[in-house]
This record gives sequence, structure tokens and C-alpha cells, in this order.
Amino acid sequence: MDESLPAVDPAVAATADDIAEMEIRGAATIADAAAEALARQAAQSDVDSPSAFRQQLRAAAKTLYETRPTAVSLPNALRYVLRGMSGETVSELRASIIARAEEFQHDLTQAQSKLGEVGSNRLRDGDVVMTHCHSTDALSCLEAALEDGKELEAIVKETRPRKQGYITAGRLRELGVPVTLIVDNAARRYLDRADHVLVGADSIAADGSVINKIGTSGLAVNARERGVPVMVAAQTIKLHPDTMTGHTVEIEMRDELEVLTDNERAAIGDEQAGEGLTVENPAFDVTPPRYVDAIVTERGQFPPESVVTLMRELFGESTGEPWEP
Ligand SMILES: O=C(COP(=O)(O)O)[C@H](O)[C@H](O)COP(=O)(O)O
Repeated sequence: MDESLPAVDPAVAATADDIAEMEIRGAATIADAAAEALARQAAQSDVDSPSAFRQQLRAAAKTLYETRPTAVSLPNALRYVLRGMSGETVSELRASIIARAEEFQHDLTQAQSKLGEVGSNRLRDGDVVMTHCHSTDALSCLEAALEDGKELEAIVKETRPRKQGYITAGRLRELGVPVTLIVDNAARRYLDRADHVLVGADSIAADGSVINKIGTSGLAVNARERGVPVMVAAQTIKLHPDTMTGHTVEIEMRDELEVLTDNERAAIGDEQAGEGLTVENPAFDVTPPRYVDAIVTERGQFPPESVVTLMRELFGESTGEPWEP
């Protein structure tokens, strides 16, 4: 955090902590929480000059931005809200941020339900869908198909190390969908029974690569080999505008304790981290576009290679840091 920036509201700091610790997780949910936090910052601010207010909002955006690097929905949300900041007085600025954050949250919900309808059209009655991780965009497709009266079954990958597959399994059971939970290593075997692989995305690059939970790329390669189509459900806030100018998406590396506890390390015979046994814990991976059949958005479905056109239309050519005017 830049020392010259003002302190942020405790509610913003708490949201940032929750995102970093994955109490708030999943790209769309993170974006929603970030917009909400900016609105809180605006509502709670007690500064009396417009420039101090703007500085505070920038500081809040930076605090939120620095939590997790991979899901582009976070900077896209921050940018959207901050670009709506307008007015001459603090109260005008405050009102503009609160209204813009509300608009963003509303659009996010709308986009997810529209996307669900698009994705649902790819699913037929009786289909078996294999999922990875927990994606609200992916679930929206399944929910829409169920609302249309289609019967579905799910094969849910556990998704080590954080086991977000449990959240997916729980939600699908609430919806009455029969669920088979499998360990990640069993995916290829169970692809024989699947009609679709359905995943979400944290970011989509200009070449159509999909950045999503670690294990997505291996699943997609296996699905291609087995002839099972791979569908990615991703609202357009998952499009990563910086990749149009050649930037790559940073893959978050998480704490090794998510993979190996101290006791487990000791059982292997290694007493202390950093003494010969290295644990790597990348949270995401990159699936090349050739393994993806369709990217389903609120604007329709696209072959991955064509998303760049949509990206240009929505974001223009360049973006900059979210807090830059
Ligand atoms: O990879 C994950 C979550 O990773 P983590 O658990 O590490 O945040 C999800 O597939 C995407 O974020 C899409 O989710 P959504 O569709 O809800 O935006």
C-alpha cells in the first residue's frame, strides 16, 4: 500500500482481508463485494474536500485490488465504479459512487441470469454435466436449465486443495440434482459418463485462453480426448482487457499450508518449510482456446478465438490501473 495514500474505512479493510483469506471467493462474488466496499467507503467518509474524498476512494480501490491477482472481475469492478465518480462537492461525489456501485451490482446479477439462459440452451434434458470448482456463472446455466424443466445430473470434482466442489455439490443438491462427487484424479474415468464439462472463469485473455481454477486445463484436455464439449460460463467482466496489449494474467500462488500442514510435513520427515521439501500451490491455470468449445456470456455464446472482438467493443484498446482517472 502506498504510504502517501490515506487510511481506508475498516469495512474496506475487512472486505480486503476476507477476499485475501477466501472468505469471499469466486470472481463474480469478489467483484460484487469490491463494489459494495467502495460504496461503504463513500458512505462512511468524513473528509470535507473533494480531492481528499477522491484520494480516499483511490486508496480503497488499491487496498481491494492488492488482495488477489488473477480474477480480472476485481479491477474491472473497481474501474467501473471509480469511473462513475462525478460531481463538484463531497456529497455529489459520494452519491455518484453509491449509485454507480449499486448499478454495477444490479448489472452483475442481471448478466449472470442472462448468461444462465444462454448456457441453458446448450444443455438437453437428461444431460450429465461435470463441474470443477465452484462458479456462480456456471451454476446459473444449470439453474436456468432446471427452471426450463430439464433433468440434469452432475459429476462434481472435489477441487483440491480448497475443495470448492463441496459448495457446488451442496448447491446442486439444494436444487434437487443428483450429484456424484469424485476426487480430481478420477475425472478422466468419469468423463465417459459426461455430456458436458462446465466451468467458470477468473479471466479470459484476448486470444481466448481461459484462466480458471487449477486443474481446469487438464480437465479440458482430457475432455477433448474423450469428445466431451467444454463450456465456459463467464460474464463479460471476466474479459481481461490488458491482455489485448500483450500483458499476461498473473497466476496467484497461495500458501503451502493449504496443501501440506505442519503435521503432514513432519510425517514426511521434513521438520521445517524451506529445508529441501518445496510445496507449490498455484490457484489457477490457463486453458488454451483450442480446448474450449464455447464461452457463454450475457451477450451470447462465442468461440474462444472471437472474444477479442467483444473485448475491444467493451473496453476499447487500453485500460490502466483501476484508480487512474
Ligand atoms: O476459479 C474459481 C474460483 O476460484 P477461488 O475459489 O480460488 O476464488 C471460479 O471458477 C471462478 O472464480 C468463477 O466463479 P464465478 O462464476 O462465481 O465468478
